[in-house]
Amino acid sequence: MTAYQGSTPLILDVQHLTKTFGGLTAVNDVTFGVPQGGIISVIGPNGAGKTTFFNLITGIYAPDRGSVRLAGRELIGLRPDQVAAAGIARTFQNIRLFSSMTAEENIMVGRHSRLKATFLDAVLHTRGFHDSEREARETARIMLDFVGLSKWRGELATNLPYGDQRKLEIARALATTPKLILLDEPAAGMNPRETEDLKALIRCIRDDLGVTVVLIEHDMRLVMTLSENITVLDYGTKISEGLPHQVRNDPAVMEAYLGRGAAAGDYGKEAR
Ligand SMILES: Nc1ncnc2c1ncn2[C@@H]1O[C@H](COP(=O)(O)OP(=O)(O)OP(=O)(O)O)[C@@H](O)[C@H]1O
Repeated sequence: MTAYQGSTPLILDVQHLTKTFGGLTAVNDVTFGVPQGGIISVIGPNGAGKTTFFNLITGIYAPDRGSVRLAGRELIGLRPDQVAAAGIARTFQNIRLFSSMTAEENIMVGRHSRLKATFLDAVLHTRGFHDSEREARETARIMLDFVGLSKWRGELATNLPYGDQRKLEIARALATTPKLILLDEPAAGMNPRETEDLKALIRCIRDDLGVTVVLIEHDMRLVMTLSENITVLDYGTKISEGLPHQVRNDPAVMEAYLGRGAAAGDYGKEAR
């Protein structure tokens, strides 16, 4: 059964998620709900456990304890490809494109992961293979258009400007037709103009494609102006959760950031 937050069903329902590495508890008993159609941020100082949290949701790590349900379906125990097939796509903190492939081919790889043609179809060049090839190319065209990268279609991914490479990763993730997309620091390394573009794109992902968005982000200006709800992790534990203005004014959040050198600077400058 799908859980509810207020009157909106939760598309993602995480309960008591815990992961330890040796003596370190990277994620500590975190409960977290994402309403269908929301734009939600997970923030926290460096090393707070944010990426580990995404890795647990997407099946890269197995938790010590806890559950992760997508639209009511338990995901713990599934492999990353099975989690993707269930409807969760993600991007990574460090860009992971195939640099020797074109922008279009990078998206086609994402799409092929959802299509039915088998390895044998590909080797034998069967009708199924040609159909899926055509479908993947068409999806790539639509996705490139959606993220505003049509002009880079035949260009090697490595030749795209940095901000556009990040957008291409998002397009590739969207080509799997997810219910939910997890973006790990999508604005990292972007200039202010690129970040504004990204903000508009994230809104379109939710409004036009109906895909729920969860992002990890250090750019507080982006987080505070884009998110409908924010969860704050510190040393693996959820220390705050709420609307942007509630989180911004939460003494526990300020203390967590002020206790951590560089990240405190980020928060102090941008969050107010
Ligand atoms: N595979 C691993 N083995 C051991 N320790 C790990 C592993 N992955 C993460 N950790 C540790 O878990 C803690 C949380 O790391 P994580 O990368 O999840 O934090 P983060 O909030 O994403 O940080 P940042 O904002 O710097 O990316 C850190 O102390 C990190 O060193």
